Amino acid sequence: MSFTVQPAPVARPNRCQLFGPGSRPAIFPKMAASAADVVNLDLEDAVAPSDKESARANIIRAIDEIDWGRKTLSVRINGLDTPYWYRDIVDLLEQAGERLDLIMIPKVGNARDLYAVEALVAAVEAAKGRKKKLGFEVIIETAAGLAHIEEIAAATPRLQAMSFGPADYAASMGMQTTAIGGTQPGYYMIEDAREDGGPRAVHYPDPWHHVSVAMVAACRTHGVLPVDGPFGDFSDPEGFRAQARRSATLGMVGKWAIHPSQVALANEVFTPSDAAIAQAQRVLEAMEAAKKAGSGAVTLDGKLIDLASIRQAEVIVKQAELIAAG
Ligand SMILES: CC(C)(COP(=O)(O)OP(=O)(O)OC[C@H]1O[C@@H](n2cnc3c(N)ncnc32)[C@H](O)[C@@H]1OP(=O)(O)O)[C@@H](O)C(=O)NCCC(=O)NCCSC(=O)C[C@H](O)C(=O)O
Ligand SMILES: [Mg+2]
Repeated sequence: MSFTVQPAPVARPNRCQLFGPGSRPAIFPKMAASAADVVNLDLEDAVAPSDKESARANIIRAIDEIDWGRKTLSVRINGLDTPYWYRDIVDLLEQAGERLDLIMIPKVGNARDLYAVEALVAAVEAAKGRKKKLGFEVIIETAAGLAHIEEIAAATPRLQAMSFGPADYAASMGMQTTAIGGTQPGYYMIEDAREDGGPRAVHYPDPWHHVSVAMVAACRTHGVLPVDGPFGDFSDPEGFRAQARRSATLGMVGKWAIHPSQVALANEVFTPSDAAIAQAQRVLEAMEAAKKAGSGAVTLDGKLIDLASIRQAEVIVKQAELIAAG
């Protein structure tokens, strides 16, 4: 380990973030009643420009009137390149109560973006005498966001979570796709031509791999929760599961749902299974026995385990404990 200890992120479950447009208040109670850990009421891209003001008013009312239970309640504000974002913050903090936990800042490009938002948030909080400090979450969904990902992760102690936004990211990077997440038909590897002239195997690598790993590294370095973003085809549960499993394997803690049918899928993937927990506990027990016997490395099921295996197993056990407590 470095002398700089890796900070722990906020201890709360974040397996699924369910999104809904601020212009559809009829679904807010359904979002509150869902099994998502986080609810994101949207003022940004799911709301038409003509509806921005009414959506803001809907959300302000709903923050106080709806019983959100133990969910983390977040509002996605408009981007800093729009005329809406400052009014989103001012109205939310002046008119809504303290039930609001987070604001999500989209299309963050560098740490200065968060500095500007924090300056405004801190001023309104002080002016209104708000006791609860608002937390932040951001979306990495531009080339600049990826290029400056570490300074963004380190920008402010208010930052609790960082999500990936594949749709805007694809647009910003000039990628040739209109799909939101998932494997892409044009992004494949093909086996060399075979001598027997037979059909060549095709593999579809993960086009989001690099940004996902960059996000996880930046988040883990600075104690921020890394979260996978939307999977647009909500009639493809297997596609969602595959994308979510890749993200979970890389270290992300959860994924967005843009339709209620995706909530159970995200919860399933990001809740450690009983088998995974049992295996992690076996590793810990085997290493405890090894410690007593004065060994640092032993064999379990014909495979090496050592002191690093303890840290790996603890990730799973702690995640399960966090979810059970949440
Ligand atoms: C995608 C939707 C527009 C679909 O809505 P709808 O046509 O109403 O779906 P269904 O008829 O299948 O709905 C079945 C029931 O579920 C309720 N419902 C629908 N959506 C939600 C929801 N989000 N939360 C809770 N409940 C919901 C319906 O009312 C039906 O209920 P009932 O009649 O009682 O059975 C819609 O789901 C939707 O708007 N989803 C969210 C879209 C959104 O927020 N998008 C923004 C995030 S993604 C993004 O921005 C991209 C990202 O930034 C990037 O760059 O990648
Ligand atoms: Mg986006």
